[in-house]
Amino acid sequence: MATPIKVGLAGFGNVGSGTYSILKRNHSLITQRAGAPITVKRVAVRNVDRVRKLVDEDVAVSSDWHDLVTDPEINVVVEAIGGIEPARSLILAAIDAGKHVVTANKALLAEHGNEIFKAAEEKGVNVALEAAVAGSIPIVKALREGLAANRVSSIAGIINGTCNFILSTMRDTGRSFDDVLAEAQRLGYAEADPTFDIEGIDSAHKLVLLSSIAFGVPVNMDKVHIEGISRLEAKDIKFAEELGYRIKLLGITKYTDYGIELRVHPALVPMRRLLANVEGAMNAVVVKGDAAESSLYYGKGAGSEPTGSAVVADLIDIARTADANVSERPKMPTTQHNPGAKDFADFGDTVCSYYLRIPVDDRPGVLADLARIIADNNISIESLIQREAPQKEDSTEVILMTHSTIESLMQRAIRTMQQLKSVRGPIVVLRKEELQ
Ligand SMILES: NC(=O)c1ccc[n+]([C@@H]2O[C@H](COP(=O)([O-])OP(=O)(O)OC[C@H]3O[C@@H](n4cnc5c(N)ncnc54)[C@H](O)[C@@H]3O)[C@@H](O)[C@H]2O)c1
Ligand SMILES: N[C@@H](CCO)C(=O)O
Ligand code: NA
Repeated sequence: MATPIKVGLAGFGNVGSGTYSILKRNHSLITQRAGAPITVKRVAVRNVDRVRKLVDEDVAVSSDWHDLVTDPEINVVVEAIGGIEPARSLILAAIDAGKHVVTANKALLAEHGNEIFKAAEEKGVNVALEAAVAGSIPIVKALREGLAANRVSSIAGIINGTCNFILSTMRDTGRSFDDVLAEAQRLGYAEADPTFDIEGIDSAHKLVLLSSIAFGVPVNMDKVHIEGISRLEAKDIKFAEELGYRIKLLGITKYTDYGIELRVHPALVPMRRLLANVEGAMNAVVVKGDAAESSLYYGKGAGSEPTGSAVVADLIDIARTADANVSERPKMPTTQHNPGAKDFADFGDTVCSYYLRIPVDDRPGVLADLARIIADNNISIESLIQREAPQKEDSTEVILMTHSTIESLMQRAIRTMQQLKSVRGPIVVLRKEELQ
């Protein structure tokens, strides 16, 4: 038997309004699929007057989120406010009142997920998070249900629409970083603080949730190596293209012999890979499992209705399973604990191949010095290309691509190269991800 759902909706911005429109437009279809009606009973927002005009008359609108928690008829709270407080207090209060929670708030879950999931488990309610990771793409469902037979070995994804939009629009149009970022903000993709997007923090939030779901480990932001796209130079995007690669901001988690890797950084992806051809604000996630092997999930990771689509899917799941025994419901990330799970890896142990751009003096012996340092660190060179640097006749740039090696060895080699007199400026370091 399905349970009729009365929703208390916190926030009526991009995600809250998208959720509301879908529930209204597809009401009969959703009722049929859920087995019971799902209706919004109350909305809590900052700007009550604006939202009052946007919702039906029978929906109560107030500025106090406590109203959602104290209303005994509300059985699910949708948190679409964002940020840490009061979102955390609202979610914990809703759980305490025995209400299920649906949230799009990856920042909150990545920082406070262990506390929230534990509280929900103790109370026997759900905290559903499909909208928090890769928006419309049902990646949480795919990992928990569709791929439940697998030992997942790696997940690599483009999980920030804003960065992918910036990287592909800059490449295609030559427009400036700031101009394209402003457009992403106008389109509702960017976070309230866009540094979360461009510095890789939003990708890291989603990555720790994916890793937690796939490997049954607690969420732990401290273990993620994070680099964003703000320092990426146009010339590296161009050189990468010439070498047959696209630069994408990737979130990567791997289950390895040396622990669970968690890293977010710009990466060179071979152009022949599907992931290299994911453009604009689209997201895509590649999952490798021992049985299914490689599978790819692609779709809109941001935007009002695409994100609302995931919120409503979670509401439908809750309507179908609210009456079921807790053990019959999908497990929450940290409660599907894998007792044998490895610890998190040290970033220095990561195995990668590299792209280095090294500004050097244009004179004999320089390339030999670089090659010697690389060899002394047991790293093997895949290719070494010298570039013209027309503005300074006595200088040039070397693009050095390596085979797989260990991050700490690479960092040691870079430190040594950086000390050479013939190296004229900072060495640019990017990682390659072959995704085989
Ligand atoms: N925008 C997207 O495409 C997208 C996609 C996935 C996840 N998310 C996440 O969804 C959440 C919401 O994002 P958004 O883009 O809809 O934000 P938004 O700024 O468009 O909307 C926020 C809403 O919350 C309300 N609000 C803020 N503080 C409040 C408070 N104290 N009490 C009551 N209401 C309050 C505001 O009035 C507004 O209606 C964030 O966690 C974000 O990371 C957004
Ligand atoms: N700011 C996020 C929103 C979706 O989580 C993005 O650009 O992908
Ligand atoms: Na999703």
